[in-house]
Amino acid sequence: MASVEQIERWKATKTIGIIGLGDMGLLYAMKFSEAGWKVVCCDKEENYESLKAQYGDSKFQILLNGHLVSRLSDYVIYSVEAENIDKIVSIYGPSTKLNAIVGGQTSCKTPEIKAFESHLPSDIEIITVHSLHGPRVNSEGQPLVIIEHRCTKKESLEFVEAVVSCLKSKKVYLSYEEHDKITADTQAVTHAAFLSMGSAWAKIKVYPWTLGTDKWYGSLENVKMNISLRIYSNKWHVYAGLAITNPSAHNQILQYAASATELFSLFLRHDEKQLTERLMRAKNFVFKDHTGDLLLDDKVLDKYSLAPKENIAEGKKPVPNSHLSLLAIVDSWYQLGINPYDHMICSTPLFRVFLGVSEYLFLKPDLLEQTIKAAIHDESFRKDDLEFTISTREWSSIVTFANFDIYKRRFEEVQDFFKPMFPEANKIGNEMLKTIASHSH
Ligand SMILES: NC(=O)C1=CN([C@@H]2O[C@H](COP(=O)(O)OP(=O)(O)OC[C@H]3O[C@@H](n4cnc5c(N)ncnc54)[C@H](OP(=O)(O)O)[C@@H]3O)[C@@H](O)[C@H]2O)C=CC1
Ligand SMILES: O=C(O)C(=O)Cc1ccc(O)cc1
Repeated sequence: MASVEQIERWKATKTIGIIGLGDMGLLYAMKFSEAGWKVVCCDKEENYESLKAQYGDSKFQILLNGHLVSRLSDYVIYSVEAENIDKIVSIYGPSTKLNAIVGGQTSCKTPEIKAFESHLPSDIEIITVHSLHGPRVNSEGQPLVIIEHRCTKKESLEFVEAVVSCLKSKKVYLSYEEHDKITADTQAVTHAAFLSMGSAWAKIKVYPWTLGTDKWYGSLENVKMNISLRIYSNKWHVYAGLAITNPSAHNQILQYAASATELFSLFLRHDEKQLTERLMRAKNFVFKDHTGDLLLDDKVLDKYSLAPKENIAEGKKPVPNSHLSLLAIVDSWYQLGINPYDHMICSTPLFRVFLGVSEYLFLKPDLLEQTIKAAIHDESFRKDDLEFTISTREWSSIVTFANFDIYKRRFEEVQDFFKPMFPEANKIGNEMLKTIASHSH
């Protein structure tokens, strides 16, 4: 670790560059400049005037383009769409200052590292990062992956660590291959599940929070709705990029769709015995070492409902849900031999919530048994489960065929459907995530 004096010398002499002043680039620019670093940034040239007008009074400086940022900066961070990383690095990479360090914020590191290796001069060190949280989450205590890929000087890593220390995140050191394998297991499949819930509701044109106390009511349902709407209120390219550009993610998403389909066909066949045996095998594999408290306490989640107040009836029990989306994730972890707890050090808030609700469903006494009974004998959720199953397969095909255009179209159709609810959902979702974080162990 660098000494305080050394860090002060760096702050007086070094420049940090950020290419791509979107949500994450802006977060870093603000944090680093507030911490006393000299920060220069750019977005696309056509955004220069408006950004200058908007951030003229900030502590960071806006420059015209990535050439100017690269020429000046001792550490450059590319914070751009994953789909375009190769093209953008090919344009600005050759302008990188002699002996500088370069990294990126894209969510999948294989294409980013390939772009750096292809287009950066050989004197450039490569140390890349990934903050495992969205731009509106407090970075303190969240995992920050640091990948020291091409690094000849000990000082380079110390310098990057000094720069990012103001985020107060938990540093996790990985290779880029390890990073991509873990984020495929965690992020990509979590998003596939919540994207599928949202697109199923949009297909059948139902705002689930409006159905009163009969269906989609209670703590687990609040989590499903809040997280699904949170994802759809974000930018499509973040989710498209991290799933499509990560080859390991394709298989995980495919397995999730296969698990949903196979479990759903057991529901249709009313095969309680096979369904129970299959889920018990999955439960024993995923939760066998579980001891102590659950990650989530459902009581604290009850109040995070999107339903209008008059629809909320204290103590009233809704029809039990078959929770296909949660059964399918535990089944797919089992089928793929993934222990989700191994990935906790490198997890996003949404993954921890997804694991929390799945764990709750499988470990809360009697809940799994009640859910299996509902899945086999109660038809109330058949139509929803059918649409959900179709949606998992649609998302899986789009990702497998690496089709960014169709991804965008599908995502934005659902986004339009839920748009009126985003302000409310984000407010409630933020509060819910804060509560979950403070109750998590
Ligand atoms: N949002 C999140 O929750 C997280 C995102 N990430 C990753 O971080 C990266 C950035 O994401 P995020 O900030 O959310 O996305 P944004 O779309 O908000 O930011 C990307 C920015 O890069 C700009 N850009 C595109 N091309 C260029 C160029 N040639 N020169 C300069 N700027 C350019 C874009 O402009 P324009 O919009 O005009 O195209 C946009 O403003 C992505 O790779 C994402 O996967 C990582 C962690 C969390
Ligand atoms: O928590 C999540 O999974 C999010 O949706 C936010 C997010 C999106 C992309 C990343 O690379 C990291 C975090």
